Amino acid sequence: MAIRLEDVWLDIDGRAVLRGVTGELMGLNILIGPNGSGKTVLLHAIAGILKPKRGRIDVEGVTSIMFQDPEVHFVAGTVLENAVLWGRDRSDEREIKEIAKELGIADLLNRSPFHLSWGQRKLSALLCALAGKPDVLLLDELPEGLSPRALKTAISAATSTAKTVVMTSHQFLALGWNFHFLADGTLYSGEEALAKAREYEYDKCRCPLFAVEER
Ligand SMILES: Nc1ncnc2c1ncn2[C@@H]1O[C@H](COP(=O)(O)OP(=O)(O)OP(=O)(O)O)[C@@H](O)[C@H]1O
Repeated sequence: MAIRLEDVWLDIDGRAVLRGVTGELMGLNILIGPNGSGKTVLLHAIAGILKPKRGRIDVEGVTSIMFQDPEVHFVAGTVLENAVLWGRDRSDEREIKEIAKELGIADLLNRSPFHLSWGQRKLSALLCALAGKPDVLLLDELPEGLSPRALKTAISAATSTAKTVVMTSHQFLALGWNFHFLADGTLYSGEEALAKAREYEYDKCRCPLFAVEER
């Protein structure tokens, strides 16, 4: 399962945010880039929420997105009721309860998502995204506000469900993930992405990816 991006151009309010984004995303992917560079816009384009004015996006398989703001996932009622809505015909209540257990939030299922802490809301939003049993999972700033243990559990649940994961983050620069950098409307991957990350001082953050340089 993969995402193919071919010369993708996308304007927001007349401003060119994506300017010829080209690349392939497979397996586990981290998408990094300065504030306002268009990471969320790119995820929304991959999810089909925003339409590029030019170029082509091909996504293989069922796609789910976890929005940066968890509240976008919730309408009313309980966490379970919201997750069932997102699961549609792809998962039933029993399966959703299993995923909640895996995420460590089984005890939140009968509560209102609007009465939860920020981290609990994020995990509940992830539950909604996972309820769709996606092949391709787009995670907008999953790590933000999660404790290390909750993040580990969340990533384990995400990667055991979806074959392709794309996660935006400013902090989570783990080894073993494909690394992509978005700046000036352009997507950089691999070594080029690492060079860009250094240019934008991501090597100043304490993260495994740059650990060798810190020693
Ligand atoms: N609904 C909107 N209306 C107008 N402009 C928008 C809207 N959403 C995003 N933009 C603009 O599009 C550009 C890209 O925004 P985006 O949210 O994709 O950035 P980002 O890389 O995800 O940033 P951050 O790291 O701060 O979350 C920004 O200049 C932003 O102001």
